Amino acid sequence: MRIDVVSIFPAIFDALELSLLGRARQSGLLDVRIRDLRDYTHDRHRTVDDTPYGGGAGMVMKPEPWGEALDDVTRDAASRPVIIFPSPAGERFTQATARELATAPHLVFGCGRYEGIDERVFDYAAELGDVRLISLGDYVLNGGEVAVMAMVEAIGRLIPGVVGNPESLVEESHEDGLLEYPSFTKPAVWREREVPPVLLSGNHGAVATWRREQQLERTRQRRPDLLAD
Ligand SMILES: N#Cc1c(-c2ccc3ccn(Cc4ccccn4)c3c2)n[nH]c1N
Repeated sequence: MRIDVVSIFPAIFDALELSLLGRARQSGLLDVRIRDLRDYTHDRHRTVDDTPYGGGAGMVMKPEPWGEALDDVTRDAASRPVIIFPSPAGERFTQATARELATAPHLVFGCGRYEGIDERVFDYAAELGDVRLISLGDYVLNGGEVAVMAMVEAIGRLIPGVVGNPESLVEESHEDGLLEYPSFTKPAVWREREVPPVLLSGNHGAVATWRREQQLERTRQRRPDLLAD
């Protein structure tokens, strides 16, 4: 998979050189390219924002640099990319979204800042790829970069070969629509707190039943909305 990211804070994505995703990049499983939106400006101050038409507080990101940046990252695309703009006004990012996007050969992420990007950019981007406005959750961030970091990690770890043991992806929260069961490791007693005896019993059937019960109880308590359907 190829991933292009356009941002005015490219250094934020240095973290993608580390850990799992860093190894996936080195092995060629992921081709991640980060671009500075200011490289697509032509004035002395490398301006990317301006005042909003119609008035209002804050600034809006100018369309011209975005048009040139999107042209550049899609110019040599081997296939029609999915172009994702994080947005508080977007569809909710879920594990199902991550699974869907993990099958795309090419993702482009456009990180907005200020009060957002000129709306005409999304319309133009639709000429270059399949546009998706996606929200990380119902709270307001200062820009799209943190959301892209989360999305790239959630998507990247689902790509075959990125995570060492693919079985570890199966029993995770949200994979089966429920929250994950509690985990324990040695020592068997820690600060007078014991590991649930069933986990030490060697009875795999009883362990599986206990874990499923824990998943259901946790989901009922913490995320009843996941059981609503
Ligand atoms: N994904 C996601 C997001 C964002 C997000 C994403 C992109 C931008 C670009 C600018 N801002 C600041 C801003 C503040 C106020 C109104 C509009 N925009 C962003 C915020 N906030 N919360 C999420 N779950």
